[in-house]
Amino acid sequence: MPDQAWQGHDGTGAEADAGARAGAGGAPGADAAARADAGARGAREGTREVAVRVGGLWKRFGEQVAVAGIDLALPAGQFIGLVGPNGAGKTTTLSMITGLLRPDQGRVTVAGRDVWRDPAEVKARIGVLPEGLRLFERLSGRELLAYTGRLRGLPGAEVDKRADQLLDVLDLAGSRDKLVVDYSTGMRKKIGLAAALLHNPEVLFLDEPFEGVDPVSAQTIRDVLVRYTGSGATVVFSSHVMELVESLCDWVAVMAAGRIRAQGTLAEVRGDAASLQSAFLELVGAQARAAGGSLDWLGGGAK
Ligand SMILES: Nc1ncnc2c1ncn2[C@@H]1O[C@H](COP(=O)(O)OP(=O)(O)OP(=O)(O)O)[C@@H](O)[C@H]1O
Repeated sequence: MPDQAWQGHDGTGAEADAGARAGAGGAPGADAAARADAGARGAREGTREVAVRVGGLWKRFGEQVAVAGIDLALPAGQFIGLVGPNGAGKTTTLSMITGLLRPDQGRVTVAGRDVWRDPAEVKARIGVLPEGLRLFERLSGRELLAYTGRLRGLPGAEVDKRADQLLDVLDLAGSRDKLVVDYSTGMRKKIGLAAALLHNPEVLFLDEPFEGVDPVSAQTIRDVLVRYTGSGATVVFSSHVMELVESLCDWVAVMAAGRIRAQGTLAEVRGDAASLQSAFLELVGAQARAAGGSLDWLGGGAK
């Protein structure tokens, strides 16, 4: 494996804080509320560095409230999962945190800097793999990284070195000269990840990074991210795949209907539940729908 000494930093810039609070809003049930309280207590007791702080964040699209006044305090140097059902507000939240979508109300700081007052400073310190990633399709993978590196102000020789290492580690070296338009879904995620990592950000935001990615590529991405957080960096990613979040994350925030239902370490959010999946279902108030009654026409070959 090539030398990747550049891919480490000390996570400086994160503000000191007493850690994450339990989520605002909603009444997720007694057990879930107790879990949320436990999370808040645990967080207050320890002193943690906060990589991302969100206060009173709102976003409406017409009548639709996408994000309803959320508070988050995401600890630095951790693998953080933002989980929630479809339409929970995860993408909207990540877009506001990364400076892609202006909030109606509220404040976001990343690495101690205000995202909306100091956007250039924040953008220099973060990497983003957004949903529906748009890439320069007529560049090759290698050219895309060279261009990204120049935009980030990195010296050419350093860009070349990092790009070659990233292409190698992400198993894209054989496709380096292929146009991005001809990349598969998984390859697009990986080249997007490479572009997001190229400038060695303090905090990396990934919206559904494993969606459409085969198990081998998923493992490759995981290895790169685990190595990256191991050096003190922070990863925040959204997902609805609980098993994945459970196996990867140190810290979890559960979102539903625009509100944070719980946040804390994986153990705090899971509580006594058998798995994160069960805790999640309880927190978001989902009921397993009985298959009787409706859909009684489905199956059995009858017309
Ligand atoms: N540009 C937009 N215009 C109107 N409504 C929007 C827009 N973007 C998001 N919404 C609405 O806001 C709510 C939250 O959407 P968001 O995409 O943030 O959810 P999500 O948790 O990322 O969902 P998923 O897991 O399905 O990607 C949804 O009801 C969605 O329809």
